[in-house]
Amino acid sequence: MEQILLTPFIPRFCSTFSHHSASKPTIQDRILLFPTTRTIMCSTSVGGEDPIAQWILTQGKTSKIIQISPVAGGCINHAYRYRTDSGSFFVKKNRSIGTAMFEGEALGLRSMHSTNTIRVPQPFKVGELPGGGSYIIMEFIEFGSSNSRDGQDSQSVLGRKLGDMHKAGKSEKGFGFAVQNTIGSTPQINTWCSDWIEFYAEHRLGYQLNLAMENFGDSAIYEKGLRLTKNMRPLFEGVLIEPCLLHGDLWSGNISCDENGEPLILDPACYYGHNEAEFGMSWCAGFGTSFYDSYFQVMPKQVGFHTRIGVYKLYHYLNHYNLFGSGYRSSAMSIIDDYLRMLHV
Ligand SMILES: Nc1ncnc2c1ncn2[C@@H]1O[C@H](COP(=O)(O)OP(=O)(O)OP(=O)(O)O)[C@@H](O)[C@H]1O
Repeated sequence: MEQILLTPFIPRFCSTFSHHSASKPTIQDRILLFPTTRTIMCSTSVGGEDPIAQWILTQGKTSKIIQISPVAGGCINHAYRYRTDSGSFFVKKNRSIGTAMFEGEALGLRSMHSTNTIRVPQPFKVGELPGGGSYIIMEFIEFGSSNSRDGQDSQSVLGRKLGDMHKAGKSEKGFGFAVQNTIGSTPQINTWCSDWIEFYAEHRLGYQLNLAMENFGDSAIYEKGLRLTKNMRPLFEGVLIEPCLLHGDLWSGNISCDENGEPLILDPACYYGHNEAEFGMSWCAGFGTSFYDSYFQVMPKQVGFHTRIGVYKLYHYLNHYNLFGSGYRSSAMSIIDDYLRMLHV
């Protein structure tokens, strides 16, 4: 019979443990708890209905879950570390939405992973939670410090590896992605399109402008923004635009280092797009000169890069406006106004 280790401080939602079967060990029997003030328990229920524990203990090639503890940092989902007798798994759960969001994340992670360039967590499983909601199980990565990389400039390594990913991640279907996903919690439409400017105008800026109209009745930003989308083609003249795999939400909260100091990117909103669109969140990323120098050695800088960057930031400013409110409106509006003046429209 499997031994169950319980300390006197059993969290109330773990009371099902005292009813375990004396004969055949259940999934719960194989979860050992070491409660600390930081340890919490997942929603295991009698009868082995916790699909996360079930997957870990069957497909995950482990025999015991030792501890489940929350991981701080995200806003949208609840994140956990599942420690087992053969390593850890990283799990995110969302009680209120179906599997589509995590399926989008998993496909993004898988696509980036398959470029064999920059490190990303490997996704293992997406599924539904009993009682509603969804979860994703992925590789747990122990974070480290960029100093552990033998003095090499971590920004420079990040820039090169990101460039490598953009170069390797090609699309035969044009601009878009195989599934719709989310940017923050806003839907991101990825319907394939052969023309980048059309794609970006409709599915990125246009979508956010419509939302601003719906959310705030903001006809000023809506009308001026649409004027920009209809007239922005000159900004791209003479530029070679090939679809390449983008992380899609590259800011400092989604960039880290593993134990060896290797750069790591997380929590993507992937699609195939113009590589320069990757820098739309650069106002929150802290990329320095060595980052850009290395990146441009792999993906050469094209004429007008600095003139176009505002168009790419605009998408994310509009998304922040839609998600977090009026604090971001003036940044979005001033980008639009600057372009309308520059383009004389
Ligand atoms: N594979 C992983 N291994 C270990 N820790 C991770 C892993 N992925 C993410 N983390 C950590 O968990 C935290 C939460 O994850 P994440 O940011 O993906 O959550 P989220 O709620 O989906 O995100 P957000 O609200 O930022 O969109 C991150 O800040 C990071 O510190």
